[in-house]
Amino acid sequence: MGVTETAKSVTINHESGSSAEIYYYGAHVVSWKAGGKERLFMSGKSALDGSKAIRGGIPVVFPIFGPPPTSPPEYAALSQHGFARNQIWKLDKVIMDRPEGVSIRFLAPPPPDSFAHKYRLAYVITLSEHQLCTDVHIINEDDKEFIFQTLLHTYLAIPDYLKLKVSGIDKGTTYKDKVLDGKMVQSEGEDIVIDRPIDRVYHKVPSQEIHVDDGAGSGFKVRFRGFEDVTVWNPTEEVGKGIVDMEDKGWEKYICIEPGYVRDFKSLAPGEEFLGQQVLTVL
Ligand SMILES: O=P(O)(O)OC[C@H]1O[C@H](O)[C@H](O)[C@@H](O)[C@@H]1O
Repeated sequence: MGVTETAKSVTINHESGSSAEIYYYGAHVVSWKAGGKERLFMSGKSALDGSKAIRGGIPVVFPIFGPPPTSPPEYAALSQHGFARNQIWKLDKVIMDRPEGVSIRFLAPPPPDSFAHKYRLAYVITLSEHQLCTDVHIINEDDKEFIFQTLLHTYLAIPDYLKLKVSGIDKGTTYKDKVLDGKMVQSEGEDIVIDRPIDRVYHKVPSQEIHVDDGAGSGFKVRFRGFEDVTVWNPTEEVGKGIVDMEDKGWEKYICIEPGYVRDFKSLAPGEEFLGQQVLTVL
């Protein structure tokens, strides 16, 4: 059990032997070990010195997802996936350190000067034997409406992408297929397999639960609430070899399941709070 801080990260340990390491840079979960195994993929070519967003683990995406929109201007000026993953967060509190779980809260610094909005962005990470729970809390502290998108860009480690099966997307769920230039498609409720680049944003997934079967007798359950949408991404070699910080054949070792609120902008009235929760369970 316990919480250990170093200059670059905080590590939480549960009595079962599970652990998680979170960098101050991006409040980025770079490692989650459960059942004696690493459960998150990290690219061996990722920058880890704060010069560039980390490739792997769980990037926190906020206040936009994907390329910037054309307006409003302060959003149009942002870079892909927003600035939260490039900010230095601070450890605010150890919430609990008990057999039921070890839980800590990170707080984001204020936004860049060019993004003049007042909000409080907190991130609560809770570890137990087989579970990692990550909660994004956003409070609008301004006296006017605040809009944002947010998502947890989780890179789940898998042994072989060719054996992977992803299920839980209900039939009839609409998704934006980014591989097909953003075409809107209706899901047939079929399993997703990685036989070509997959980059889909499923809108308002009713089940709020995705099942990842790694084809080797194990896998993950990904549950979410507050977050309503989920992106499923694996670039395969076709797209992956063009990603500069992706290790060679890295795409064979992960699937990104990314719960978020991204189909449009979430709007908060002054004082209103948003909670987006992701619960990862090892199967
Ligand atoms: O390279 P990044 O900015 O980390 O983005 C990586 C990926 O994120 C999401 O999954 C998007 O749907 C993809 O289109 C994008 O390529």
